[in-house]
Amino acid sequence: MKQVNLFALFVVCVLSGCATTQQSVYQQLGGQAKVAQIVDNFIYQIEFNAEIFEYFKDSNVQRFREKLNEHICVHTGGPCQYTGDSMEDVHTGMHITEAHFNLTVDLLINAMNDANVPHPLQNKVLAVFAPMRDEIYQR
Ligand code: HEM
Repeated sequence: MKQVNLFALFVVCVLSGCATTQQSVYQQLGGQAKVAQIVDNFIYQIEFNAEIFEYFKDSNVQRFREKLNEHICVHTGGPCQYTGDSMEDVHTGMHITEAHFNLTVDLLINAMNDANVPHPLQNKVLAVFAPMRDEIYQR
């Protein structure tokens, strides 16, 4: 009887999605293809936002694409290595305002919406990057 109950519990757990809660955010996103899609959409959003594009106008977009892919992969638990510069080093001297930081987050949300990332999963991605704000703005 005890064995049957345990089996029933296992089945309910699997059906309710408990197995997926063990996955990294990277895996839940669907791996590198989805991260690459989000990054491409994000770059597109930046290109069409005059206020944020101002920061990027002299940047090497290929490098930004590559390093941001690595960065998102690593911080969401993916099997990558980040080979770019630290967040402090990259953003110090840009004097990014809180308003522009928040606007950039909005562009990332647009990028995830365009990539059909479900909202609960978007929140998990945002939770990964929110603690980095002190390394990025007002520097
Ligand atoms: C949590 C938020 C952010 C993350 C995770 C992030 C991450 C990154 C990464 C990984 C790079 C590439 C580093 C490298 O080339 O070695 C980068 C570059 C850059 N970021 Fe951010 N960033 C964030 C927010 C912002 C904001 C709010 C702005 C401006 C409004 C900004 C402006 C830039 C610019 C202009 C570059 C290119 C620098 C260059 O050309 O050398 N970033 N960022």
